[in-house]
Amino acid sequence: MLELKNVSKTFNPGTVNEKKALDKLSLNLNEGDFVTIIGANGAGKSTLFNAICGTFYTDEGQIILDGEDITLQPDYIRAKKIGHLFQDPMSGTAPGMTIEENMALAGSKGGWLSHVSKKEKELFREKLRPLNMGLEDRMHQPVGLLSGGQRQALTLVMATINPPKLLLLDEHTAALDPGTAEKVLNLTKSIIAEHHLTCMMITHNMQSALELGNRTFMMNSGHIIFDTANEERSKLTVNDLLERFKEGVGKQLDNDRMLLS
Ligand SMILES: Nc1ncnc2c1ncn2[C@@H]1O[C@H](COP(=O)(O)OP(=O)(O)OP(=O)(O)O)[C@@H](O)[C@H]1O
Repeated sequence: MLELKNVSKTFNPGTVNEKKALDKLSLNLNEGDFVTIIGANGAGKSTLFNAICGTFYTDEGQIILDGEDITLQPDYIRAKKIGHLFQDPMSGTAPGMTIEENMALAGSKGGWLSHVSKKEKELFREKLRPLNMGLEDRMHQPVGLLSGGQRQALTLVMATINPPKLLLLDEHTAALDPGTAEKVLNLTKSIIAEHHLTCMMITHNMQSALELGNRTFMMNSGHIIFDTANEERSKLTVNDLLERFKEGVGKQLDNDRMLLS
């Protein structure tokens, strides 16, 4: 479903702030893979997602999504095929627009917002009902009035109204309180399972990295240094992951949030 071949990205080349964030990174995802991604601070995890979404063009390499070379495609074209959620619950929705308008925007295939049909309105309500947050009864309220957890749940529903070929989750529950984070994570799991989505999720929680999905990537210095799946992965513990990092990199993992969680 997704293939990256020798993808590299250097920020601020030729300056004192030069930073090689992706270094000839290659990966291959099968359709329906749900990959969790862990790694050191500054390993290039968010940069990998930004490269796939087209936030910037990569310096070299190729990105192929569902058989189509998207390496030079602009981000707004890729956005129709790739859902991207961030840590900040405020970033995925427009606060001044109502829930219905936000959903219409997410669900629109180039049509006009003013033409939200009765059928679409009912569909939006149906999508919100399973959240058990009462959002289906607040369709005409501005999204800015919702809590962070409600907004992140709405963002997730919006990102999957038209199921994307690829869903990228960049620590999307990290800014929520533990109870809300669990709710949004459960919602994530059920949406992924319902639509058989191919998904990559960055997390700082190593235990959930091993429990969620079917595959885990460990990143360091712009590379994937460990790729484990299925039976092999099911036998791993958090300590095995730490050991693996030390073996591969020659030093302890230095991600404070990861080690504290
Ligand atoms: N737009 C940018 N301009 C300059 N440098 C950047 C930019 N984005 C990322 N970097 C640098 O590239 C490196 C990789 O950053 P990235 O955010 O991808 O790491 P990460 O693995 O997501 O880290 P963390 O777990 O700390 O969020 C870091 O050194 C970062 O400072």
